[in-house]
Amino acid sequence: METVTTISALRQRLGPHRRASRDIGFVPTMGYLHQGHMSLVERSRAENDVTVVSIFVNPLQFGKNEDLDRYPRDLPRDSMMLELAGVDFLFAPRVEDMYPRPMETVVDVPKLGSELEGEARPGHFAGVATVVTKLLNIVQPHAAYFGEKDYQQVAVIRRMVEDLALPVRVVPVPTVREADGLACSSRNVYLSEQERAAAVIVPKALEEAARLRALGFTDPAEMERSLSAFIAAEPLATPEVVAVRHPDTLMPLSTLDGPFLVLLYVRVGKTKLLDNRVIGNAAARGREAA
Ligand SMILES: Nc1ncnc2c1ncn2[C@@H]1O[C@H](COP(=O)(O)OP(=O)(O)OP(=O)(O)O)[C@@H](O)[C@H]1O
Ligand SMILES: CC(C)(CO)[C@@H](O)C(=O)[O-]
Ligand code: BAL
Repeated sequence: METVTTISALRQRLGPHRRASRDIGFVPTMGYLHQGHMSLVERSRAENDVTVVSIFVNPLQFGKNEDLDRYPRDLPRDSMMLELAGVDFLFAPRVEDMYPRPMETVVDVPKLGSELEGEARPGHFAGVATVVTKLLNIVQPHAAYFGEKDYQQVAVIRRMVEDLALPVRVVPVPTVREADGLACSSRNVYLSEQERAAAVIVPKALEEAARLRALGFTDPAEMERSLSAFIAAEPLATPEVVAVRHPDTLMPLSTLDGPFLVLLYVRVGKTKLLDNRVIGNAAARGREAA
């Protein structure tokens, strides 16, 4: 594996692969890697000749009072994991490599990006869309891999790629979970032992949604109220977003008689955890990874 830190060096190193018509797969990350990230890497390696992984904690997508400064980082460990996994290139730019001047240009998907997690984190999805556009322009991959744990992020990126006719295939990858069901996430490291035990309320609430639907719940507002109460019964957990939406458009639904998305953004202590599940759709249920 070769580690590259500048845009020009990466372009130069990828040139021969592009000229040889090799398929390039790209996995953008913010590092502090876990099994979720590694499943994106495995998928990219299975589908492409060359895999590029980026590690960049993007300041544009963090609000003023968020955790940019304390976001977990461990480049030597990440680098070893990627090397062992057979990754070809690690792109690990510094902030000044990515943004030599303050960015004037913004890519925004304002409607999709301003609700749900976007309402709780104003400006977040514009920061994501802007950096992902820039990374896609730098790497110019055939396919880019994103985790379904960040469901709204996938929706925003798909829409952006469609609207701007970006020449890349967006591949969503199922959520990888810990043994007790908690979705793997770099921010899980913030949780104290007590909070880690409490965090299981998040995947349990997704199970509860499936149970309530099987019991005959079809009113979205009633489902949201019940799930909020279910989560709030855990003293260390505060539900920030509990939303039942259309799985493709993310629009509110009038009834739950077809497939629906349950999207959760839950604070446990000071840590915000994201999770989701599509219910009522055999194909989507089958997509959940172990
Ligand atoms: N559990 C998971 N399963 C599959 N993909 C995941 C998982 N967690 C993260 N990803 C994906 O990995 C990519 C990089 O994500 P990122 O580096 O932000 O990790 P993260 O664990 O989501 O971090 P955070 O705790 O900051 O949300 C994203 O496409 C994200 O959706
Ligand atoms: C896609 C991404 C790498 C952009 O910074 C980030 O939002 C993430 O890690 O999900
Ligand atoms: N996993 C999405 C990146 C973020 O929370 O900023």
